[in-house]
Amino acid sequence: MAKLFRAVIMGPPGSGKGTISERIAQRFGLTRLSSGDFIRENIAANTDAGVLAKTYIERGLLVPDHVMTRLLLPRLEEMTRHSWLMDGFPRTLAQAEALNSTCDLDLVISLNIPYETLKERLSDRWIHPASGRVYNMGFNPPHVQGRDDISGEPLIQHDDDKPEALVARLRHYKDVAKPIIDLYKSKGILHTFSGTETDRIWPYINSLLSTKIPMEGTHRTQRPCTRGY
Ligand SMILES: Nc1nc2c(ncn2[C@@H]2O[C@H](COP(=O)(O)OP(=O)(O)OP(=O)(O)O)[C@@H](O)[C@H]2O)c(=O)[nH]1
Ligand SMILES: Nc1ccn([C@@H]2O[C@H](COP(=O)(O)O)[C@@H](O)[C@H]2O)c(=O)n1
Repeated sequence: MAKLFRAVIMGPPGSGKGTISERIAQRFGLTRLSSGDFIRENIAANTDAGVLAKTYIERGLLVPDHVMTRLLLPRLEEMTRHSWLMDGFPRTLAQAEALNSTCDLDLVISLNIPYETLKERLSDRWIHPASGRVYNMGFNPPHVQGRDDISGEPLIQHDDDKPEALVARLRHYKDVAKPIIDLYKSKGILHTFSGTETDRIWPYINSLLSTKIPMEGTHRTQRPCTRGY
């Protein structure tokens, strides 16, 4: 069985996690796991967890750790034979510790993007709510302004993408992310990338992953994700 590879991508709001994780998934054939997409699926399916999560998201709050953990870790159990990249989880130290008790991570990508760049990107971000597909008027505009390329449905902007909301979101991210970054740094698996343009950061991420993600045929035992919570 080919060696499995599991990674997490972290960064402040608007840093390009979704954009870069899509590129990684396509380039390396990893399964992209988006905690946000998974929450949206549960909200659309009106599950208990989805209904509960929605009450927090509507207020611009992080979904509580126990709800996120209950949502995601059983999903990871289904992925024991797959290599994956997780976007959006963990977002707190408790989530990182729950993940750590369940899966061995091979690598963590941390994006370090300046505040002004985040502000500019988020002010130009448009989202198709049902799918989570993301556009940017300056970077990757939709074919038809205001419309999702696939469904043709209207695009929206999140209230918390507005500049006045970003300062608080960024401060909160820095507070909750620091212990997670310290944890992964102490484990020797953290790789930080700084810059203002995804297209300039991408070659470095691509180069790193090309050395870390095994080619088909190499073998290593891998502790599968188990119900450690
Ligand atoms: N101008 C510009 N926009 C970019 C670049 N990279 C990504 N974007 C856009 O910036 C916005 C944020 O990118 P995302 O990939 O959604 O960032 P994220 O880290 O997943 O954001 P959150 O979901 O808020 O955590 C989107 O509209 C992207 O299309 C870039 O290099 N330049
Ligand atoms: N660990 C997490 C992940 C996500 N959320 C909430 O979901 C929203 C959408 O997530 P995206 O990754 O698609 O931005 C996010 O804004 C949070 O409200 C969370 O609480 N905890």
